Amino acid sequence: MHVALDGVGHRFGRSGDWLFRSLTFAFRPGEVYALTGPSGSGKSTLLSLLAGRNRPVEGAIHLTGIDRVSWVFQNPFGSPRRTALDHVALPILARGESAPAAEEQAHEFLARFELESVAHRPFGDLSGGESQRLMLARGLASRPSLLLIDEPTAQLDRRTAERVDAAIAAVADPSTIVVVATHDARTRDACTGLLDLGALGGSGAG
Ligand SMILES: Nc1ncnc2c1ncn2[C@@H]1O[C@H](COP(=O)(O)OP(=O)(O)OP(=O)(O)O)[C@@H](O)[C@H]1O
Repeated sequence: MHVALDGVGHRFGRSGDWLFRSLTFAFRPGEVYALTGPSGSGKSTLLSLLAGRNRPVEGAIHLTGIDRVSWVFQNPFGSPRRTALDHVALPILARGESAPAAEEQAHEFLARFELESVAHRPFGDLSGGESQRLMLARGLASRPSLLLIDEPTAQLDRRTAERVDAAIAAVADPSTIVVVATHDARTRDACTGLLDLGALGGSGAG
């Protein structure tokens, strides 16, 4: 299973500026890649291309063995009265697991993100950092082969962001390719791989 960028270039409109060109890179499972670059360099656009929402203007994106893509948005969202446990158990139920199995696995995901103590708390009562960590747990609970995370610490204060950065390491999974778009140097440092759109001409193989 892998995701490869092969000479990828993108711009909006026929006369728009190129956001990036000749981007060649290989993403592998088990790694957590930081996707960095200045504001406007095309991080969110590249996530959309990886998710298949748009096609690149130049080059190709090869998704080999990718059967499920999950996306964690910048702003946590959920059902205010449903518990943290419900939010993680639902995607597991949707995969066809029984209710007891879904609950057991959901507890494991919550523990992985240090959320066991709030398992039965409604989503609406969680702190910003807890909500964002819950989004990471939920993103992983659907067992995606490709997990795309957009600016997970953008809305958080420094201290809360540090706990989310610590959780980034917990997202690593042998059967998942994880890509995290981020401005934040600490989030970048929590990742195991790097694709920097700010570097001239993109980057090499990962
Ligand atoms: N659908 C679109 N049509 C036209 N231009 C777009 C579209 N989507 C994004 N852009 C432009 O493409 C550029 C890159 O946007 P993108 O959101 O990918 O950058 P980014 O690196 O994620 O930025 P930030 O760090 O500020 O979130 C921006 O100038 C943006 O305005």
